[in-house]
Amino acid sequence: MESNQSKTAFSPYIKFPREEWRHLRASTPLPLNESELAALHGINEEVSLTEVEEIYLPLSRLLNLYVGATQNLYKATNAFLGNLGGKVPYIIGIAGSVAVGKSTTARIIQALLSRWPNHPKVDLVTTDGFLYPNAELERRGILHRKGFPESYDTRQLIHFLADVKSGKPEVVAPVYSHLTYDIVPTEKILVRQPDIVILEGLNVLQTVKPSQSGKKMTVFVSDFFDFSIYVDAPERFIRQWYVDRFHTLRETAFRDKKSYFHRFSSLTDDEANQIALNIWEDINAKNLRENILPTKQRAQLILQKGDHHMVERVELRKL
Ligand SMILES: Nc1ncnc2c1ncn2[C@@H]1O[C@H](COP(=O)(O)OP(=O)(O)OP(=O)(O)O)[C@@H](O)[C@H]1O
Ligand SMILES: CC(C)(CO)[C@@H](O)C(=O)NCCC(=O)O
Repeated sequence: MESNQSKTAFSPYIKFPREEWRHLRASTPLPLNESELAALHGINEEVSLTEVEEIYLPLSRLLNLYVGATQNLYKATNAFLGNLGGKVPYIIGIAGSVAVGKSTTARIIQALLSRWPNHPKVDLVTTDGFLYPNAELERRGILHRKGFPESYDTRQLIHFLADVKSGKPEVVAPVYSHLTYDIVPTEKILVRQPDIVILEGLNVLQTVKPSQSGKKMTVFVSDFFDFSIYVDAPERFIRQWYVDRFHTLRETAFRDKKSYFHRFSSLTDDEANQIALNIWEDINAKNLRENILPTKQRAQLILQKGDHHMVERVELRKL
């Protein structure tokens, strides 16, 4: 009785098992060939063409309809006001744990959305760039808390989004390097009135004020989103993906003398395994449980992954 009741309990989401979701692609043509897809591959695993066809194409069709509807709404407002305001990008937020596949998801969606004629220019920004530089994190004694809410300059992120949403011709975003493990002061991303901006990061659906100033935050990052996605998977899979990626990086990027983790390139497999598991447990899993997972229900769409990054279920918020 108990379990039946919880199954029928109210949920703000419509839940689509993979089998149902894949039919929602309707007649959307497959716009990527194998070589274009190769450019999207993550660091150590391959995104399958089936996954793109069955999961990400229906998603791009849905997003295309939503973006089109919003563009029409702007046209209606402009017609009413009798003037043509500046171009205002549609903003999509993508949230989820470290190593769950946010940036891979973001890059697939970017590639698919940029093939639609009414929104060809799609920019991708990651909130990594809004982390405080290592020197500042050290000054605050929180270098071991990278990725936690207090490690981001949320005020700067909100200013960035406000500028993008106000239609400024050029807005600058800072850049983070996973190689040097720090902000790169000499690099910038320029956002020049694209049709869509995808903002990807652990913290994009968070609402808690990270500073110690005691002042309540009244504007949240997600206030600027037109749509939001949470990428989820059971923690045991995400941990494995984190460890797998750590091993791959050890054989590739960590070999570079400029890499912050260069010292890890000479470890044995077992030692590397242990270090990756320790970092996962002490930092990333804690952050997932305390600060990221609690934001899941704020997303408009949830991609629920299983083993091998296969999306098993898609949940869409009823409007
Ligand atoms: N759809 C997918 N199919 C196969 N492998 C994937 C997929 N998405 C991600 N991966 C792999 O999972 C790992 C993590 O992916 P990714 O770097 O995109 O995660 P992330 O959430 O952006 O991580 P971080 O927050 O640390 O930047 C990578 O090794 C990537 O190759
Ligand atoms: C930069 C973040 C916070 C998010 O991408 C993450 O990749 C990170 O560096 N976390 C800190 C612990 C670690 O090195 O995995």
